Amino acid sequence: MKPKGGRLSTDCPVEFPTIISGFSDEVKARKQASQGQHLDAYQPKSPESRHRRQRSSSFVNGKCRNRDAPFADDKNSPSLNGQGVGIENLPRQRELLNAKNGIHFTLMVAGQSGLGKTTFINSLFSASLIDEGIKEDKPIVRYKSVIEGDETHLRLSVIDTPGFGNNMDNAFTWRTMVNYIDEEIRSYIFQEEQPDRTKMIDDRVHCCLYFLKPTGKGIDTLDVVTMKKLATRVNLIPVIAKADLLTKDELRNFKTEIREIIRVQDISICYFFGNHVSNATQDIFQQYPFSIIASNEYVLNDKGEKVKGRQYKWGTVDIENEKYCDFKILQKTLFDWHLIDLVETTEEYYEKCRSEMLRTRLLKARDCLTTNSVELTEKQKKFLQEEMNFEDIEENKLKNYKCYEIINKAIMDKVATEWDPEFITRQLEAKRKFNELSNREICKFRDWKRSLFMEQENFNQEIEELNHKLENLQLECQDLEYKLLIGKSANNHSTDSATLVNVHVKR
Ligand SMILES: Nc1nc2c(ncn2[C@@H]2O[C@H](COP(=O)(O)OP(=O)(O)OP(=O)(O)O)[C@@H](O)[C@H]2O)c(=O)[nH]1
Repeated sequence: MKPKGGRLSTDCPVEFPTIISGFSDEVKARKQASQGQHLDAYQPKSPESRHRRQRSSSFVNGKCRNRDAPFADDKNSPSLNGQGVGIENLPRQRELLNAKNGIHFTLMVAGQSGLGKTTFINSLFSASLIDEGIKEDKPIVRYKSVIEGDETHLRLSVIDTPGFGNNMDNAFTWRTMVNYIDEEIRSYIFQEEQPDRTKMIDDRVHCCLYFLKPTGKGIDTLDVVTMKKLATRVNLIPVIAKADLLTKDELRNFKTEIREIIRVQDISICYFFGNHVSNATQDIFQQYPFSIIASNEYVLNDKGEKVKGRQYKWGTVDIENEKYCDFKILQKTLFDWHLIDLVETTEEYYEKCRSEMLRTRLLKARDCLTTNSVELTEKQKKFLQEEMNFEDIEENKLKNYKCYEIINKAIMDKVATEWDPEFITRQLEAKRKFNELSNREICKFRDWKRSLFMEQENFNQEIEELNHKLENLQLECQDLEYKLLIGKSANNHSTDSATLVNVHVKR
């Protein structure tokens, strides 16, 4: 198999991996079978592994089958012109179709910065899928490549989340990832509504590996919150990063502790698997959290063999050794056993999201008639008012599509932003700050008004006192004038009695 794609380095020091090891085993075995060797050569031995092989076969067989070979091996099956045409061939035809179309698989790696996500991805695919030297300065980066098999291809996307949890305030750091996953679903729904669907881009995330710090003691709140949010949107698988930093006992206890935290916090692992692929869930549940050691270097082990591993002062670690590292088992879980399960269960989740979103769009259209939150033309208003039945949506049949056109992606993006918890919290925070500020100003204003009143009161009192003083002075003046008049009349001996009476009346 050869990887194709801009970011895969061609000077990879090793032969391209058995990334889908079951896949390549099976290719080999099929080839041997076609050359006359027995197919049992690659049959898994235990019933459990046989089950796994069967689960992955829809992808694997399809890709490995020689298309020229007749389908029905069973002599009793109905045939036409000697070729098998019975319905028992339908599953194989489906496999061929799958093989022809290839599979698109998107894997997200999340977790706090520096836990070895990049190193793990590059060791998982034995190629420099993510350039460790030149990391893009974005919270989410998608790396795409195509892995080609003999008769099929796997379009692989890896989503890296560099620098996660590096902010001072990480309250909403998880939102970037959750937004990204939701947006890919939303974007796919709208692409499906386009007339030309040949160029659709499918970036929906099928699985998320969540890297946990190898502390040996609990999980950070940030990790718990983020895993909770991710688990309802994507098949989540927790892994303990840098497991070489823990001893055997520490690792065992840490695994138990993580399982307990995840149970108490009600975080669903591979939530979409539900019951209908219970065996697959068991596979993952028996192993999780996978403890991994990652490395892109080759070292010599005790036997002098070249293995992918890490070199320490005291010796070496082979990351593919299942005795102390779950790297290999995780690789098999993802690609050999449950690739199809991960893709199909995400498809089911997508269908639920799709129908939920269409319902939301219809309800939004109904609200627009009363709230005017979306600008509608008169024609659109008339259509919504007269032709749509919002009580029984099913009744509208194809008319619903006209409604979906009115409430388009731009409007739904706006709705998504308005529902965004970060947006809501920030809005509440802004409102709280505004209220605080206005309350403070109102208090200031009240104090100022009170002090003005008091000053006014003082002034009034002063004015009253001055008036009082003025009145007293006036009386004193009148007294003096009266005394002056009396003095004058006594001197003249010709007192005019009428004048005297008048003066008395005035007083
Ligand atoms: N001891 C040990 N070190 C590891 C392991 N995996 C990676 N490292 C080292 O950890 C360091 C950080 O690794 P990266 O792969 O860059 O970590 P990252 O999670 O991608 O970091 P960000 O991109 O910042 O999010 C490197 O020096 C790696 O060599 C491991 O399993 N064990």
